[in-house]
Amino acid sequence: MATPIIKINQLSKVYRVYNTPGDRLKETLSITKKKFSSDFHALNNISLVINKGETVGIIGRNGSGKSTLLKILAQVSTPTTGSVHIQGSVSAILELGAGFNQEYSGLENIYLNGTIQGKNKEQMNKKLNDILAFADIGDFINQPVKTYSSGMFARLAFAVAINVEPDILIVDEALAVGDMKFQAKCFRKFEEMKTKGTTILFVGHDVSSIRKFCDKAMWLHQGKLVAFGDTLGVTAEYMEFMNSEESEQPDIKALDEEGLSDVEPAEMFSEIKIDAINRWGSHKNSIKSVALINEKGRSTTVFQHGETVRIILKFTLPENIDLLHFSAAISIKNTMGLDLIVFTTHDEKNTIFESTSNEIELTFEFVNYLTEGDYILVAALENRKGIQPEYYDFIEGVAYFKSIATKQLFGVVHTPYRILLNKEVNLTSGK
Ligand SMILES: Nc1ncnc2c1ncn2[C@@H]1O[C@H](COP(=O)(O)OP(=O)(O)OP(=O)(O)O)[C@@H](O)[C@H]1O
Repeated sequence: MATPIIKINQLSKVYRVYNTPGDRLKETLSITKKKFSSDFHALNNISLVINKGETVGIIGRNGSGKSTLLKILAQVSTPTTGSVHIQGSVSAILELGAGFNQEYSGLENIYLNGTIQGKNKEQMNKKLNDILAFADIGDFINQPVKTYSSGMFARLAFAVAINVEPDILIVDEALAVGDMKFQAKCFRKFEEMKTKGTTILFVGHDVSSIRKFCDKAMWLHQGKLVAFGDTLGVTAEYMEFMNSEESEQPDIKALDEEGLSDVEPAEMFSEIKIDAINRWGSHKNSIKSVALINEKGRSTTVFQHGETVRIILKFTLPENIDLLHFSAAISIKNTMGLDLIVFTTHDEKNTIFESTSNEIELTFEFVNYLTEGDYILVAALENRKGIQPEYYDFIEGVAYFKSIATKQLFGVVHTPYRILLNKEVNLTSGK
């Protein structure tokens, strides 16, 4: 059974913002209590529950409120309204250098931080070797921390934070400054702590690390909670938002019982963009629009591996053409321009065009077996009479999409398959 360890209820953090430093003074001195400031909501009515042992990745653009939330959870900042209930000890790595005395040596700071975490000298003595081994900063440990690089700071802060064995570990930006090797070491440690039941919250700067390590993801935008729940779903929505040109405002809906927001499709059909890589043909502009729809019926540009994809193509039948050999086609290319998959009405011996009106809407439905990556959609109206198609309208880059997967898949496509053991091998040793 899930045990709540962090309960956040209608949490808001409001900063008073002044245009000039003088305004602050004017407001303080005003007899009529005139306001010279405006309120800025860094966090706006956030409610959620994090269970014991969960690993939660926090995503959002710069300034979306991630650090503000973590500061409140680490109790170095207070809510303006709402409440936070935490059942357990918290160890946090917030801004680099926070909680460190610049004049003290690294070693002295280890003990200082231990005291802040409620550990006495004896307890810290026992952990010292592990801390020094993890930080791996050699003789610098005896130097004042003001001489440290940001990477060294991160190593020491992380080494202390994980070795005081907190119930909840909060990591803001420390991971972003470390090198690849250090990050890998930290994530290995995360796994170890996770196995022991530690609850971990970290700001993720790349979605793939969140997918790899987190059970849940939290997406903040302009201080509001856009989505909280299953990592894959939330990060997919976030990537889609970040990749979309019209991404000024995500759909912020009330969260359902599972904590996932129900984002409706904004506009199903996108007009053909002028920034298509290429467009040519004898009847250019016959293709009117395209929509990419996922299994839930939502318009999207991110598909999961194994999900059913529907691509809806709207076009006007070109005039005075050879209808018998007319074909509508889509293809999917990788970013190097190689055709990976091609679907055409001609190859399906489809004669639907003989009796239809001039305005046509076709759906191409298939299962996405593409491995993780970026893909280009091509749409074409063509004459297939000769060996080579002749194009009425050909658009390379009619849309762009991503394929994502829950596990690492190799190759370009990963189709369902079976492995059969034809001859049983006896692996036990004989007498
Ligand atoms: N003391 C403060 N006074 C006024 N505004 C503040 C203060 N601290 C933070 N803010 C504002 O609150 C908003 C949220 O800031 P926060 O640092 O939480 O964002 P973030 O998501 O962590 O951003 P980043 O990814 O850049 O670290 C920002 O617009 C920031 O300018």
